[in-house]
Amino acid sequence: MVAPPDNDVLWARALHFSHSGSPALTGVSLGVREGEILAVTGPRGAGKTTLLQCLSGQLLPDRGGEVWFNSAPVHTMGALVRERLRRDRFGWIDPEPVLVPELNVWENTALPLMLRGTGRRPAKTAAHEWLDRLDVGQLARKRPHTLTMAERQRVAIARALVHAPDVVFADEPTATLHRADRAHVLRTLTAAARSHAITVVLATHDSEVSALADRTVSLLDGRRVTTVHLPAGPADPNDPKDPKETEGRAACSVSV
Ligand SMILES: Nc1ncnc2c1ncn2[C@@H]1O[C@H](COP(=O)(O)OP(=O)(O)OP(=O)(O)O)[C@@H](O)[C@H]1O
Repeated sequence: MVAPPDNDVLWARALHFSHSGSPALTGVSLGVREGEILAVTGPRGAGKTTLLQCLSGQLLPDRGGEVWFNSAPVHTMGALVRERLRRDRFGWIDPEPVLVPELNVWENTALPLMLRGTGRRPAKTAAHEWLDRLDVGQLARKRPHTLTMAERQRVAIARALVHAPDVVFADEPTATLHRADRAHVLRTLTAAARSHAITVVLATHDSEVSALADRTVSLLDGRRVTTVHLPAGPADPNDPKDPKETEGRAACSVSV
């Protein structure tokens, strides 16, 4: 086992993973530098979510693949140690915000702090600070079901950042939002991460989203590829806006 370069906060080598025998990652290696915003792009089913799950220690890679976080081998850690690592050092943002319906907005936001033993008062103060930064401070006492999807996603982002994690994994964080909300939410996330030197690994198949990143890694069929952009244009003349078709074209890539 060779330790990763010092300036990579995350480093992965030869990641393979199959879901019930069906391959999702087939030999992906990459490094993530401290403080960078790295976009992981690719069409549906390319392996983006599986890659984020392996990098964050939710899944263990098959066939001897390695994941290192700050020079610690995540792939050899037991389940409890990985759980603690995720709780204390990582944040996670899902495509659809998953909030606890019985808790109000600030309690939802403060959860990562309270889970690791921070007192209610300091946890509440930190939650309020992050909610203000994400422009949803006025909603602190509301229940999740009274919020719009965009508001809920801001709360989920505040929750992912509240404990000042080293790395935030964002899996299609704007997938369920309208275009205007998408840009705003994303700019807020990237600005907040940059101002606090938090590394972000952002899975997306939206080129506008990846434009906000420092660097992009593209996946196709579970492998890293170099993307070749083909001229836009629908193949199906009856459906010029077919999103699947647009996505398919954007995905035409050359394997490296
Ligand atoms: N829990 C699962 N069980 C079985 N197959 C799965 C599971 N999760 C993912 N897969 C399969 O693994 C492959 C990679 O999926 P993954 O979700 O990692 O890709 P993705 O790029 O994130 O796709 P999307 O943009 O649709 O989220 C796909 O073929 C998918 O169908």
